[in-house]
Amino acid sequence: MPTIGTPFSPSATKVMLCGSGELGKEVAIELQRLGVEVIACDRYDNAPAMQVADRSYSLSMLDGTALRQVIEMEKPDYIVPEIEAIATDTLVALEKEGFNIVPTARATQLTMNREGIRRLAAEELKLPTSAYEFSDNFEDFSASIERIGCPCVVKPIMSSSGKGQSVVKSMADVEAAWQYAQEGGRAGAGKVIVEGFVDFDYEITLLTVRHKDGTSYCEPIGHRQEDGDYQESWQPQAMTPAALEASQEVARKVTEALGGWGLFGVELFVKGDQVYFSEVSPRPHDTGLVTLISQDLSEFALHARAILGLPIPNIVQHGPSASAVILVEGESDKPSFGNLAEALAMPDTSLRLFGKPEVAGKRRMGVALARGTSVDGAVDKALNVASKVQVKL
Ligand SMILES: Nc1ncnc2c1ncn2[C@@H]1O[C@H](COP(=O)(O)OP(=O)(O)OP(=O)(O)O)[C@@H](O)[C@H]1O
Ligand SMILES: NCC(=O)N[C@@H]1O[C@H](COP(=O)([O-])[O-])[C@@H](O)[C@H]1O
Ligand SMILES: [Mg+2]
Repeated sequence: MPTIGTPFSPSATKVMLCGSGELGKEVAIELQRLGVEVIACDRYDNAPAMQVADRSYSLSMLDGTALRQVIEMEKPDYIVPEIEAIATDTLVALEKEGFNIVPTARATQLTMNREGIRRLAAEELKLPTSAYEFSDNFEDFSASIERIGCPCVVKPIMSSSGKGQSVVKSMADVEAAWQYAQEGGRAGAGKVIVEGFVDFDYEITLLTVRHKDGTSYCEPIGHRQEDGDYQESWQPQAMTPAALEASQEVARKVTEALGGWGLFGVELFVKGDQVYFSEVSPRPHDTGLVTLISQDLSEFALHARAILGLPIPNIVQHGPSASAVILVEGESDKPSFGNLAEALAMPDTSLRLFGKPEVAGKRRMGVALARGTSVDGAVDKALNVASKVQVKL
């Protein structure tokens, strides 16, 4: 049976977060509610999770030597990756040495790289996906696009939140798409994936938790993306029973193959009753921020419980809910957020301001949350909250 010790004592249960953004901040809070000592790491000082953690370190998560150094020094009971781009070879080695990587080092390695997870899903598990090809030079890239056909979607194999991603509508877009993908990857220039465009009816994130007693699913989350980055999400997304069943089946297979305990965000495209696997995060998902208002146990609480080996007998849904992101554009190292009383005047609304220390370009700085009597009503309400927040750079 798992036990949890006393923070700052020899019995402490220590969790180290690799990546300390808005998602990690909520995970840190949930872990601390259970008496866990939390150590936050990210590439910059004062990252959101660092603001609530017990200790923090600033280092590049891609620097395997530096990462190993802090892990060996802190000896955390659990290492919890919060972003994709991590020195996952180091995590694999540390796991072999006895460290506990959440959910597994292999899961972080396969999902950090679009090639790893796509080949696993499509070629090994035989799950339906879009057509795809990989290329690492412009010539092969153009040939891939010729074969797959337009429209198609181009992404660096290592990126997230739509960075470096573009839709190629005709051969005239090929050069710009290549350039953009080379500049946008989280780990620098390199290989890209060309995906056939899936003309889906809607897309969902199926939050799937692998825990000590089995696998549980949250109600499906629908979302709207712009330039590969989510704008609003809502729960539940209406689905046919057949599409929901197929989605759970895909989610079960892919999470089983990745293994370990924790919460996963399985991204699926749905057309009629047909479900296509897109990608999966072996960690809480940004579109799942809606669960901060829609569920008794948010995706962050579920992750914490699963990691610690605690049971998840049920997940209570509070009814139609939505989230709308607060995206800020400009340059500032001291943004402030005003008109908050107005923003939160409506019942059943809530807000998270992430406290990110800087904006340079476009950055998600907060999220508005709402519950309503219908999903459409909840989305409208969340958008209303977000639009009322006045950002001063
Ligand atoms: N093959 C495709 N066909 C149609 N739309 C696509 C395709 N691939 C991606 N998209 C659209 O772009 C969005 C972002 O794509 P994807 O999830 O692969 O990028 P990402 O950078 O990993 O984003 P995130 O980190 O936010 O999950 C998808 O949610 C979907 O709306
Ligand atoms: N789609 C993945 C995602 O939403 N990840 C979340 O964004 C943070 C990075 O934000 P930043 O780019 O503003 O530093 C990550 O740390 C994580 O919390
Ligand atoms: Mg995605």
